[in-house]
Amino acid sequence: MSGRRILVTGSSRGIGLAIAEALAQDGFHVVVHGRRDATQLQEIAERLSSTGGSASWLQFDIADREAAKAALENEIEANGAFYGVVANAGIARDNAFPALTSEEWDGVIHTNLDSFYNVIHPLVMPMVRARKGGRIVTLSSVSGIAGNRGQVNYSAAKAGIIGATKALAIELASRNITVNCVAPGLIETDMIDQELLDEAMKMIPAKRVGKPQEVAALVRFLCSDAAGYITRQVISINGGMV
Ligand SMILES: NC(=O)c1ccc[n+]([C@@H]2O[C@H](COP(=O)([O-])OP(=O)(O)OC[C@H]3O[C@@H](n4cnc5c(N)ncnc54)[C@H](O)[C@@H]3O)[C@@H](O)[C@H]2O)c1
Ligand SMILES: CC(C)C1=CC=C(C(=O)O)[C@@H](O)[C@H]1O
Repeated sequence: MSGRRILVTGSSRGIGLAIAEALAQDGFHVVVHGRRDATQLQEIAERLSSTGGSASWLQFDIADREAAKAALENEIEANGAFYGVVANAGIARDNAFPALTSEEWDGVIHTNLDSFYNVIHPLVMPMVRARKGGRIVTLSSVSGIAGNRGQVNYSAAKAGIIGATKALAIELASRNITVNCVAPGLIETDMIDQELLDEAMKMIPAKRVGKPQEVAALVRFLCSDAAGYITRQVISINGGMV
């Protein structure tokens, strides 16, 4: 397997899938990733490969530290260091804070914040040792920047991602590995339901939700050679919300 390999976590659907499609068009070998449906991941990788790109797939739960470490170390042993990772996978479990259960708190923190360590830590030293530079892009949210009603767990995790991204960017800057965070507002995916859409529309100056492809275009740029001097940044894409 040759060329630059980029892992896109949570690329079975939504924003992650759009990112995987865009990076494959740019000539990266994309490692498609998800938690459950191996057949679906294989189909996506085959589709990307048969439409001029190059792709393979990996399956593991990003909240499971040991599973992530084992899967990523095996992949690196077989195919070498990654050039980059887009840490996209995430979940929301919304509830007003007084009603928020410990499962809703833990689930969101483990999946959205602990996964920063679980996924990125096994990748970093092989990237450094490869001495080829690299790209790390994380996904936060307008909720991580401004906070959002009913999302105390989600806002906490997404704010944590911003701090972790900025700190890691400082550590890796001299290695030509850029580390940036993309913070979308409301994007039209399976994560969003109609009730949320109606309520949210009042807060969006652009008066529309974003498209996964619009987020993918930003990530694609951050992964390109042209973005080599952009690091430690949080870039919002939210129709003017904050
Ligand atoms: N949709 C939005 O409005 C919006 C806004 C801001 C930020 N985001 C963030 O963007 C990212 C993608 O969101 P989306 O709307 O495309 O979500 P989505 O629900 O459509 O897709 C999420 C993906 O993550 C994967 N995933 C979830 N939990 C996982 C786990 N434990 N292990 C492995 N894979 C797991 C799913 O399989 C899926 O592929 C998330 O981090 C989300 O928080 C989304
Ligand atoms: C502020 C509100 C419209 C909103 C922003 C971001 C989200 C996300 O998934 O990151 C949504 O859940 C939504 O609450």
